[in-house]
Amino acid sequence: MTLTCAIGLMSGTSMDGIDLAVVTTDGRGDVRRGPAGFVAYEAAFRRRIETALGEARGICAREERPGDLAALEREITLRHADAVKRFLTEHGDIAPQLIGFHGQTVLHRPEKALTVQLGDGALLARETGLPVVHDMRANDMVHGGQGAPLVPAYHAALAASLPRFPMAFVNIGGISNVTFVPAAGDPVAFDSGPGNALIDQWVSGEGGVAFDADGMIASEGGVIRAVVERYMESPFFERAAPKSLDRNDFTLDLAAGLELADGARTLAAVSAEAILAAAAHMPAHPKLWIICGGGRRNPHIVADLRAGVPSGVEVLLAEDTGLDGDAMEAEAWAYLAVRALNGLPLTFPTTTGCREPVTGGVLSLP
Ligand SMILES: Nc1ncnc2c1ncn2[C@@H]1O[C@H](COP(=O)(O)OP(=O)(O)OP(=O)(O)O)[C@@H](O)[C@H]1O
Ligand SMILES: CC(=O)N[C@H]1[C@@H]2OC[C@@H](O2)[C@@H](O)[C@@H]1O[C@H](C)C(=O)O
Repeated sequence: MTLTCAIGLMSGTSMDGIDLAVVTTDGRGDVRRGPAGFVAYEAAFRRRIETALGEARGICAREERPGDLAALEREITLRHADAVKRFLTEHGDIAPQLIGFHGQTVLHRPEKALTVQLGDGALLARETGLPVVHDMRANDMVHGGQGAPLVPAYHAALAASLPRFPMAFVNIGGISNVTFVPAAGDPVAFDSGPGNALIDQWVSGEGGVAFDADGMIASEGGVIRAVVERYMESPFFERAAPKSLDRNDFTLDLAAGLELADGARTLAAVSAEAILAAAAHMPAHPKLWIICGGGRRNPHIVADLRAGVPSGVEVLLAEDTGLDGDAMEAEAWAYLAVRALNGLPLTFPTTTGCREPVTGGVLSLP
């Protein structure tokens, strides 16, 4: 099968910047990971996206771009184009044939089959001179799926070279999502709850910093169990998969009144507990958890996870298994773009609830 070299671009729900990663693949089991990079959004741009999330709430049809959204979509796309150009200058030996472009999610309403990612694939193709696959969530929703998570197909491909089945990948981004990979058969996946988004909002509002770097703020505080329990009373955690979340589905209301450090520590505990609760919706308890995403840098989340799994179960950071926990989503978007190009399914009934395995994405040529 032909190999395609693709660059994946991910601007996730944490809104911290653009992850880039190169994957050369046949879109099936042959996955060769290349270099990765990151371009941070400055604080003012992050605030502009946050404001846009509010404006996006009124969207009823996915092509609507009220308020600042049209201008922001163009700006986001041009920033991605710049990021690609700079990355390719730094990595002169890479000759990509394709871009997989996620864009910035500003609204996700699976119950209305509505998901909106800001990102103009045609403009990115023109700016970079490369074919672009974008809008990879929409077709899943047309086929009855949640439109998220999409990373599981990539997790399953990576799992083939890892030692212990069944295993679970956990991506602790703004929202967390989990993928259960059995020794044989399709992966089982779903969004598991708040990841870093609540912690980021808390320390930004109460402490004026973008995130709780290395959990330093939380280290000064303690877990307020009653608050964790109130978060965990949300019916979301009882709901069987498939399920997916909008960034604003969980709010800070339940943490109101806490001290800064106690809030940061308590919300880290919520993040871990939400992931542990996900095991109840998997076919079996995984023997190995592989932690990816920025939240793996918060030692409190990781310690709570390690303390909460049954004995004999291992919790490893992506790097402990030879993977890159920061680049994984961008890698996934490269991999998925190649799958889309080859007409292969991106999602499965067990990952998003789509009626049958479906491909997706829109191809824009330069
Ligand atoms: N050193 C660190 N210590 C603690 N937390 C960190 C650290 N570095 C990053 N983070 C957290 O990780 C977040 C970014 O994570 P990541 O890039 O995985 O999210 P994302 O891809 O935007 O989200 P999603 O997966 O939901 O789309 C930051 O907003 C911050 O909360
Ligand atoms: C609609 C949307 O952008 N969802 C994101 C978000 O961030 C994490 C979680 O919620 C996940 O389901 C998804 O992203 C990952 C990359 C995915 O689709 O697999």
